[in-house]
Amino acid sequence: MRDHAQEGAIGQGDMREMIRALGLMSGTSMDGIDVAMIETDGERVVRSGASMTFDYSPEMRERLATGIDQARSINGRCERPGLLADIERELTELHASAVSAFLRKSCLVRSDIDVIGFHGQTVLHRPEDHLTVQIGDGALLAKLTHRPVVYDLRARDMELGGQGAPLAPVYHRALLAELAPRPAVVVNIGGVGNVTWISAQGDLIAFDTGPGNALIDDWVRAKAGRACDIGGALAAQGRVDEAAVAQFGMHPYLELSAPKSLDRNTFSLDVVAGMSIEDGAATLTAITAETIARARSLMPEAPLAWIISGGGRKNPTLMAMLQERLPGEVLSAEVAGLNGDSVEAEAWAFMAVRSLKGLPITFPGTTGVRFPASGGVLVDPASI
Ligand SMILES: Nc1ncnc2c1ncn2[C@@H]1O[C@H](COP(=O)(O)OP(=O)(O)OP(=O)(O)O)[C@@H](O)[C@H]1O
Ligand SMILES: CC(=O)N[C@H]1[C@@H]2OC[C@@H](O2)[C@@H](O)[C@@H]1O[C@H](C)C(=O)O
Repeated sequence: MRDHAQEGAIGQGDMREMIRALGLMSGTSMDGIDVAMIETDGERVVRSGASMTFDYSPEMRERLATGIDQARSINGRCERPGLLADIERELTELHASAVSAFLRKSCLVRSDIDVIGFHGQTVLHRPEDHLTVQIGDGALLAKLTHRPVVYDLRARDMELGGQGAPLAPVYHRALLAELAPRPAVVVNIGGVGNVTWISAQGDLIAFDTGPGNALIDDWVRAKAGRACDIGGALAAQGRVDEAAVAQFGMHPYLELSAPKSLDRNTFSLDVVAGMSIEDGAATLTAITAETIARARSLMPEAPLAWIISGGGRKNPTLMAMLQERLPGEVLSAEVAGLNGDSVEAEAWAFMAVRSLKGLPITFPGTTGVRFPASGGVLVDPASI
């Protein structure tokens, strides 16, 4: 367990009804479960509470990788081929354990939480077929935690013509309303990279940029059995193959206009085949930076600041490559006043509250949904 130890207040309290929400995120890096608590009325984040990450065991990471592999055959979002149903149950039980541990370590009790926002684990994302699958059993989680759970937040967006991702932009906007001059961009570098551009008026443009850390992780795992390129040390020792970066840049996804979104496995390691581990890491890191920099061309106005969240901000080699390529100020989330480890978990807490209130969570500019739309499925433990 990693305690993010960054408890603090965001914004000022007011008299509107405040809901204490817990967000649970298991991202495309499959490194663990992020848990974060916020207090919000669904418009403003009045208080951000504790946040922690509960790392998956190597065995669980393997199970999730197997699940993603077996999910390739899915044609309908309720299908659970092979071991997927078992993996879904195990994943849900691990989330329930993470909630218990979070409460214990934060000196909270169940009744301190009004609602849980549950992302689950994406095992398949094929927006071109209107298919996105997150495993995670909301009813089981509600039963195990005895709290109301809002889950499956991507489905309705997709039914209404959206990409089903990214969803965090509505939360990025709420955060930056208090913190940064705009236009500004939040860049999330998890397994996949994604950006949220926020205009001075609060208009949103969001999309996935390309690979985040997933290809780098896959490369160092395949070459050296390591989980990631810690501190970007391998990339720092390597030489960027500019021809390979340019070749990668011709991928059709990068030519698409926004909104657009990616599956974790859209891209492959073919581009670095045959390279040394250091050169491959350097080249993949440059590809992540370059694809994020290309996102600027889809923004109507240059941002004043690029705020980097997600695990990629802990890679100084990647951060230096971003500094070289991005026009404007490049800040890590913490410098901008955010907790870069918990933004996404907080976002799921925020969206659970907006879902309870019927407020929109996605917009034509963020996912391509036909109109601003709410989403999510609520399970009340009393009804089980
Ligand atoms: N110290 C570090 N040095 C280099 N890379 C790091 C470091 N810490 C984390 N990372 C990278 O960040 C990744 C985890 O990022 P994060 O937790 O934001 O992903 P996620 O939430 O799973 O992703 P997503 O946003 O795609 O859902 C790790 O897999 C690793 O590649
Ligand atoms: C389908 C899916 O799970 N997509 C993730 C993934 O990870 C990053 C990027 O691709 C983003 O589109 C999304 O997650 C973030 C949290 C989002 O929806 O905002």
